[in-house]
Amino acid sequence: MSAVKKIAVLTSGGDSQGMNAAVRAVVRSGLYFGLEVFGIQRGYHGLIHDDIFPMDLRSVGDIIQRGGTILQSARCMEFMRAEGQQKAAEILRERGIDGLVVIGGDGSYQGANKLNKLGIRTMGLPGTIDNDIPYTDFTIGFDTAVNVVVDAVNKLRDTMSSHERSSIVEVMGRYCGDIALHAGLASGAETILVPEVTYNMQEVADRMRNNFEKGKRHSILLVAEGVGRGEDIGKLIHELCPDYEPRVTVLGHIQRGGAPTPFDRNLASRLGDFAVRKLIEGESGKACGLVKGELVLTDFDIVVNTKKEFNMEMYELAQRLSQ
Ligand SMILES: Nc1ncnc2c1ncn2[C@@H]1O[C@H](COP(=O)(O)OP(=O)(O)O)[C@@H](O)[C@H]1O
Ligand SMILES: O=P(O)(O)OC[C@H]1O[C@](O)(COP(=O)(O)O)[C@@H](O)[C@@H]1O
Ligand SMILES: [Mg+2]
Repeated sequence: MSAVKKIAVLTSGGDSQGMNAAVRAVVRSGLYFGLEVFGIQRGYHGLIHDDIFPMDLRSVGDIIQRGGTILQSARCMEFMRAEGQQKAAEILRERGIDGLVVIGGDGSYQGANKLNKLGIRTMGLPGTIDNDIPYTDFTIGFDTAVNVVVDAVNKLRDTMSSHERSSIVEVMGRYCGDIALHAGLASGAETILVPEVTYNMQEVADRMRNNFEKGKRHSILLVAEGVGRGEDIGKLIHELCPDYEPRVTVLGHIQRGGAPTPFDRNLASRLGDFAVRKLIEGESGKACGLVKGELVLTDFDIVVNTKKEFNMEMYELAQRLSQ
């Protein structure tokens, strides 16, 4: 006997590659297990404005390979307030929707937790490129974003080497340094600046310049946006070493686009199906994650009050290997 009969799915916050694969998994698994499944357009904004429609098997065809989200996404200020959250819960009740899957990042989880406390059975899937959600090793979209960064750094290396220049590459991640860390190790960046690790600007500048004295033909510095703007870091380095002028590239929203990698598609598919099965079993108020290869559920209350641990071992390895 299923604890839910009608479920809905929405995507919220910054979109991420693989959100479509997650929507597909929720819809197809829900229908497979005999539930009615609804899509909510534009995240919490669409929920508050009753922009809700039934989804069938074909409505999620041809999307597993696409970036973005067919449900579209939004950052909704109205939902930040208690009245907005109550309105959302009432709309779901009026429609007889007894289960909700929220695909989004840490902010979306805060909202999902509030809906859950208003009596709506809610599950969260980690959809964000930032990888800033604890109790899952990876978020949906992170792997694709890292691939985008590595591809860009490969291209920058070509031209930087020809001119014996150095490059500063600013990447996303909000307050989390994971995109910079993983892309930095994978692309052999000489310096990685992340908000989780303090640094001395003079040492950074010396390290960048010394790379050329050591015989390198280029030098790459990856800076997570949580540290500051690449442009400002570039100016500071130039002030400290006037004979030296790095070029700055801001990758921006390119990191959120493109076809999701197989890793992100499979992560999204597994988590989407898991969320549906757990709703059917009567679970609620939980975030779905993948930890050491195992699917896990963790209370929203714990997830939203925990900061994701930074992988210092990996950071030190990147430093050792980029000498
Ligand atoms: N503390 C909160 N309480 C209720 N809803 C929230 C809260 N924080 C964020 N939200 C909702 O979730 C949406 C997405 O959050 P945001 O932080 O922008 O993106 P993400 O979920 O990707 O981290 C917000 O626009 C808002 O509607
Ligand atoms: O798309 P916007 O509104 O410009 O926001 C940019 C922010 O969104 C992100 O790309 C994704 O963040 P969220 O998943 O928390 O929404 C961040 O890395 C970045 O800081
Ligand atoms: Mg976020």
